[in-house]
Amino acid sequence: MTELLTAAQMRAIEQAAIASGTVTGLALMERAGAGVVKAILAEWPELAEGRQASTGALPRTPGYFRTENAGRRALVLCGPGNNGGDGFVVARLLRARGWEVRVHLYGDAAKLPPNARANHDRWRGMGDVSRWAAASILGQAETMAPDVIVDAVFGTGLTRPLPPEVAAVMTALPAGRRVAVDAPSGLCMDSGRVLGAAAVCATLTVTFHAPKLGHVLAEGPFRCGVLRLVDIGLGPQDRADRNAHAIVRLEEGTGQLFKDPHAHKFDHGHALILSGGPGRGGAARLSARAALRVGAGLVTLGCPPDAMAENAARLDAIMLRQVGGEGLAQVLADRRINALCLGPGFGLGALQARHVAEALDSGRALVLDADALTLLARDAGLFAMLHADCVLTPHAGEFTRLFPDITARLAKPALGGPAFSKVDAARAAAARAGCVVLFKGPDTVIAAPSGACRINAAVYDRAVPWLATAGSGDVLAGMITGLLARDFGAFEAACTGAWLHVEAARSFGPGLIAEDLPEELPKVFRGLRL
Ligand SMILES: NC(=O)C1=CN([C@@H]2O[C@H](COP(=O)(O)OP(=O)(O)OC[C@H]3O[C@@H](n4cnc5c(N)ncnc54)[C@H](O)[C@@H]3O)[C@@H](O)[C@H]2O)[C@@H](O)CC1
Ligand SMILES: [K+]
Repeated sequence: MTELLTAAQMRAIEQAAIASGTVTGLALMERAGAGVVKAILAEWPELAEGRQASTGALPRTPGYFRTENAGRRALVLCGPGNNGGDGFVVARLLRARGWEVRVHLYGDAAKLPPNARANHDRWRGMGDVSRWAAASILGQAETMAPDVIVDAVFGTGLTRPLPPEVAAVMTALPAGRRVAVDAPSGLCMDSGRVLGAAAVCATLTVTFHAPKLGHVLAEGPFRCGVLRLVDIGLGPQDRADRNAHAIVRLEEGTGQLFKDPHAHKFDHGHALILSGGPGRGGAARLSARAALRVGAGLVTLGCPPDAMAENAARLDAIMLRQVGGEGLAQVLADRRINALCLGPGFGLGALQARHVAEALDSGRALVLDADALTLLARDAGLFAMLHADCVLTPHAGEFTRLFPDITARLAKPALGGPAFSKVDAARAAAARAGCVVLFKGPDTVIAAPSGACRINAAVYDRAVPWLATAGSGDVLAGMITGLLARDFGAFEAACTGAWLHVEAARSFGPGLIAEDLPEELPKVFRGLRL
């Protein structure tokens, strides 16, 4: 499972590898720069065309290779840290391929960290380094018409907004192939948020060893363009000494979806989905259908007496029970009902609040979505009843209602790194609620009170914009409820449900409506060879 690293974790891994003597910082930088060049040529194979120049001491006459090569040109923008060091490696390796390369440095060469300085000096044996001047860089970007512009200004070490003279360049780069080394400069790699107001919009971002949180959260995917990962030989980590809950993973895979071929339907649990009144049952029916398709043995829809006829006409495999003013006690007397879902199309009245209280009081595994989240936000007493087997599934608006102070921290302009992130927000919410919180979005974050955290990233190749459709959240709530009925723990149910939800959408493709999602699950399961 892919681990997502913070900038500090990446630094620690690098330092541990160097301290162990298995690799030098200079070797890592060389591999990083070489990886960037390889990724550029893989992304745009047409750039590989042209005559190869020999390596070694090359004349420093600008434009020397202009007539020698296929006319490939790169503008490399380097910064004051090791990201800039990677940039000097890229410049050298492109030049060695016969490219014309122009390099600009933001900062003072004498103050570069040692490895970056060493690569600066090696590059100086091949070409010039111009001092940073916004007008001349932008002018050169126009007149030179580079095939590639390399952003090696700031990487994981960015701690504050881009200086104005850097922002002036990075936000005005011409369209074309803009390659970010490790990170688009201006982006906080712990949060995916832009520090201040300016960051590069790259077409290709090449990162090293493992993706960072900022590559998948918030604005990260939109700023990175295509994301490529380069192995720089740091190897698998020994994480024994690290707090497992500090690690954020990308959600991927099947969890415990397999079913025992000898099992009975009652072995797969019984989910109860509560519905709203007449004419409002569609949302709960979607949830119920998803719970059944994801493999709950039995699913019952509970609805008010006046909605019985409507639901009876619409349901077959899903059972129907009347749940009215008499409360939930009678239904829950059936101990086989082991997972509940309240919220989709539910209603916001006193009776619904009472049903939420009864459901919480029953101690059953529980998904609270939509209207149930609004009821929780209105009533501190209800909120206080949340327990470890609950899953809250708020979208951004519901999250704000439930945790206004946490949203306020997230909404505050990010001026310093590491900026408060959606991961921080979901973790804080889960700790306060004492249950699992699934904070929706293209970067869905699932957090448990323990600090355990995963991101279900529907970005890059996994983007599913057509999932933003009415009723899709009701289906997600139902999938999670069905998995709870199948005895998944709350955290695993939320993670696996979120993953399947995106997989179903990807499998169906454009044109998807919420009804299609549960019906697509069998195909997803077949693909998983369940
Ligand atoms: N960690 C690793 O294992 C590796 C890191 N490498 C590269 O090293 C980079 C990290 O290097 P650094 O930690 O030196 O960080 P950066 O090169 O990203 O930037 C750090 C420098 O910029 C300054 N700075 C930060 N924000 C600033 C701002 N807004 N305005 C002006 N100055 C600012 C800092 O004081 C520091 O001097 C990575 O992104 C990657 O490109 C690679 O060489 C490969 C290996
Ligand atoms: K960069």
